[in-house]
Amino acid sequence: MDVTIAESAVRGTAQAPPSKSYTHRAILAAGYSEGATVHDPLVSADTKATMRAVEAYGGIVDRSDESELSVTGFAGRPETPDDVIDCANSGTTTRLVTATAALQDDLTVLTGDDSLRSRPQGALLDAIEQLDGRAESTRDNGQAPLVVGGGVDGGTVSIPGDVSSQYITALLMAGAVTESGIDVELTTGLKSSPYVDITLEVLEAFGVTAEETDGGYAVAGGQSYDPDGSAYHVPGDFSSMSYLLAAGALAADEELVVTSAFPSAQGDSAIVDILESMGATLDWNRDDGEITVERSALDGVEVGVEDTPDLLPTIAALGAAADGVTRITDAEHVRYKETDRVSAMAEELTKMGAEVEEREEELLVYGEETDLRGATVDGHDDHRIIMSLAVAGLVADGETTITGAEHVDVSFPGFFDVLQGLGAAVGQ
Ligand SMILES: O=C(O)C1=C[C@@H](OP(=O)(O)O)[C@@H](O)[C@H](O)C1
Ligand SMILES: C=C(OP(=O)(O)O)C(=O)O
Repeated sequence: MDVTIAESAVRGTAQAPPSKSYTHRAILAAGYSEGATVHDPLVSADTKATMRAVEAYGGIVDRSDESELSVTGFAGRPETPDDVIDCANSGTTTRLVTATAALQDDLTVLTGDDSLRSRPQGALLDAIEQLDGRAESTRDNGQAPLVVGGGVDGGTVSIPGDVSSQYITALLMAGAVTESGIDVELTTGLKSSPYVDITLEVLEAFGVTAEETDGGYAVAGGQSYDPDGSAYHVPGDFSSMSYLLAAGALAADEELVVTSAFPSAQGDSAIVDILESMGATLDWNRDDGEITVERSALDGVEVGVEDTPDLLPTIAALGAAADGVTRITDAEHVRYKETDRVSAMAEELTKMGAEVEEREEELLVYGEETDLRGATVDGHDDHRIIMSLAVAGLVADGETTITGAEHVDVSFPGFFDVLQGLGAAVGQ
């Protein structure tokens, strides 16, 4: 599906969608439990993949009320799936469920779409083998399809932390229901570490204890998932908010207010500081969960995305509309996402007239050399690329056409309706 965006102003109030990361974890944690209700979940293409996985292991996810998923769990003992598990486009599902599969004596086959089958899983497979499980890539290239099983009952693993923090999350979530628990020793520094903080927060809410250690993380075995009060509430998603806030900072003709913005462990709430350091007029009322932003003249910024890889496309789009240089550093792991987002943003912003320089670990956007103009751009079948290009389209001269725009359903179903509701000239 192509979507067009013409240069236009935005204003008004938009509610942030629920957090994808918290929803994945809450659904799987509910699966590991006897049962739990997940309130305000994100129901999107990616989180549906996690629901399918919980059902494949013998859980039931009642979706009749999308504001409240009632999950009957498999109580720490996953059944043998009847079929392969289709993780679609979701890296989180693939990684987290790979560790669930390792608990089973029998084998699970996990696969997904073209993008998913090109993403790195090797270090997680290796970790499962260190735990005497069976974990193979059918093509022997460290990528899905994966075949995983072997009845892992705990132990110690060494694993790099610079490819994906989701490996750590996966091992901690599964480790709690093993016999002896799992000690994770990191062989490199950890990238995307706030996502492990999210995991620890959700585990705690489900009555599971895991902790950071000197060299990594550890979870004791023999624990039961048991949510406090049998219900879990998902907070708003700051990665999704980043597009709305960026739209406001670039194109609001009156205030733009984003609601459901309560503080949580999400590293991507850094978008607030990043916008402020670019010169945006912004106010975050943490008690009311409201962020108000006004159109502001933005300056370039230097920002490391070690902890916040999903913000790179948003920052790049902001940089293209700002004055001066925007330098996004520590970005190597951003190349392992749904697409290589460093390259994808460089390629597509260039089509819109931006001066961009791609380095191995960095993306530089020369705002002062840039005159954004509408163009036909490729969304790379990647939700974050699509939403960031839409934001750039609001301030580009003329009309921007984004191809494959339906993929926003991975994390922000209805994104273009929300943008249109704020006054943007969107053609769907
Ligand atoms: O655990 C999670 O929910 C996520 C972790 C991050 O991935 P990496 O840890 O692979 O960087 C992030 O990019 C992804 O969107 C969601
Ligand atoms: C990288 C992302 O998610 P995942 O790893 O779950 O595919 C994302 O949402 O940007």
